[in-house]
Amino acid sequence: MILNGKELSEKRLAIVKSEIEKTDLKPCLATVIVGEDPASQLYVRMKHNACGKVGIRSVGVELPGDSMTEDVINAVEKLNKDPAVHGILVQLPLPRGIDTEKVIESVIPEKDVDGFHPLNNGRLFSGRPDFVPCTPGGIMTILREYEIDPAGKKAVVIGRSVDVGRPMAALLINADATVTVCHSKTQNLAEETSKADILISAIGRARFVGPEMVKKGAVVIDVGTNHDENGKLCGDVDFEKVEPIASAITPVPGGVGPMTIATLMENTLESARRHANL
Ligand SMILES: Nc1nc2c(c(=O)[nH]1)N[C@@H](CN(C=O)c1ccc(C(=O)N[C@@H](CCC(=O)O)C(=O)O)cc1)CN2
Repeated sequence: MILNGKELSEKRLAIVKSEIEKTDLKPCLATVIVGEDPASQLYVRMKHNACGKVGIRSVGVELPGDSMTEDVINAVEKLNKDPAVHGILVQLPLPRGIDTEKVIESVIPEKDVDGFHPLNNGRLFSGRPDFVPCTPGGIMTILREYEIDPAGKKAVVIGRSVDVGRPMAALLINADATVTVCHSKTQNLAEETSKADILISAIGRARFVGPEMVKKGAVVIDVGTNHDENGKLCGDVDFEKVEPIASAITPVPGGVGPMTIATLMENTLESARRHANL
């Protein structure tokens, strides 16, 4: 079965739109982008487009690539103070030289719709999640909507990044899965991944996960957005070879990526609701 993130994201966006139409809410998302990385520009554009589709106002702050950490923090602080702005996100990665952690910590947790602030991280890891990072949050929505219950299953996450691997592991633990996190120092990676009932790859290496790494009947979730040697967009998973042995699998494009954006819209609506005490 193909887990169709594109279709599901459209369904979720339609719900956000109709929820907004039912209220007087005027949700607003602010994005901050530093420099001219084409992928980051594309993702920010996609976020503004999604806002337009669902009726969320969006404002974009663009800073030059040679900005200092303090310049980015100053921009974030202005948005923190603006009562019309409900969600703030700083597009990652930031150019080298900028202290990403300091910037993330400068977003007030109430507007942290990316769920990256240490307070929101701590809440997630203590089993009381608030704003959850959009990619892992979107993956949990895929699992829920396709009635794949992680409880009691063995889940393996490849990658321990702060924005995907770690929060993904925490969400799966909260959903009662038995979770293993693999990374660059993991020994016998294929031995670990082949035990997974749910395998989530977030390492950013084109078609790295082959059929020898996947148990028959596993659910395979591909977070990778890579380009192969011919410049073709592809995931971490060798889709053609793994799809026949998986019970369910997300494609790239059209899997996890669109759900990242849909979850961001949901988080922004939720923030606006709280602001209005709804
Ligand atoms: N502040 C943040 N920065 C980054 C995040 C994030 O959640 N918050 N995640 C990623 C990038 N990202 C969103 O920002 C993102 C990546 C991919 C997609 C997506 O829909 N991809 C499409 C393919 C698009 C293409 O043609 O390249 C797909 O998979 O179908 C959405 C969002 C890092 N930075």
